[in-house]
Amino acid sequence: MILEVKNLKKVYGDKTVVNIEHVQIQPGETIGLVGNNGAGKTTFFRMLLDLIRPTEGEVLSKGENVMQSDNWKNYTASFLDEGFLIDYLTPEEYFIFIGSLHNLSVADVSSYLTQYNEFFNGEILNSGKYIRDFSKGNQNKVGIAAALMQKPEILILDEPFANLDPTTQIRLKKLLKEHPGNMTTFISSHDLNHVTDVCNRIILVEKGIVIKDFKTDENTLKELESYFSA
Ligand SMILES: Nc1ncnc2c1ncn2[C@@H]1O[C@H](COP(=O)(O)OP(=O)(O)OP(=O)(O)O)[C@@H](O)[C@H]1O
Repeated sequence: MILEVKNLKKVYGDKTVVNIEHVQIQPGETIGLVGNNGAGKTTFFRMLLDLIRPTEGEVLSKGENVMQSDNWKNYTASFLDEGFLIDYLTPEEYFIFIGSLHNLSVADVSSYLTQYNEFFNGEILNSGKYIRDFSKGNQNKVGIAAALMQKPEILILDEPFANLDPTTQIRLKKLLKEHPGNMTTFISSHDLNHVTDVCNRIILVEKGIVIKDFKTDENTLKELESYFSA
């Protein structure tokens, strides 16, 4: 087991926005987190990454509480929103900076980035622009590629398909499906099609509570569509 969530709660005022009793994640699982607006997906991810403090409970990464250990930061990469980027850098400068935190040389980063030519679609590299001047979709591409560059054991992406054009969405699915088998991936998405295509396990949350947690099969998309059409 690589991740374990125990009795995790986040309460704002009189509202419990996350209330997850027990979830165990095995290495290599690709988990799709689905749920309507306000279901608590982002809040859950923020607690996985020790960005906000749970009101109760704990997140254990390889058995260690993420609030009490820094080890998980060596093997966990994430992109939740543009707040993870550095606006005044060019994408190249940002990739080099993130690479330097993971002992990648400038040459390592450059050779890594050549794999992403298709995903970047000619819009990211060598533009001379700062990250702040890119569209939201292109900023997302920078953040996602920087997270993947770390070759993490755990990857956490919040709505990675949002703001991407259809071609890039398909290219991102390919990248996520091609990932090394030992990577554990968490993706939140409102796109039921993409999430069932990429993920082998779906966790459906509503008002912070896990309503369903199941392995994907050929019926999953239909089941989710019927759940959400109710
Ligand atoms: N700092 C905060 N203070 C008060 N309430 C908050 C705070 N952050 C989130 N919430 C509330 O917690 C609930 C869950 O929000 P969250 O962003 O986690 O949902 P989500 O599932 O990611 O939604 P979406 O699909 O719209 O991104 C919402 O009702 C939100 O208004």
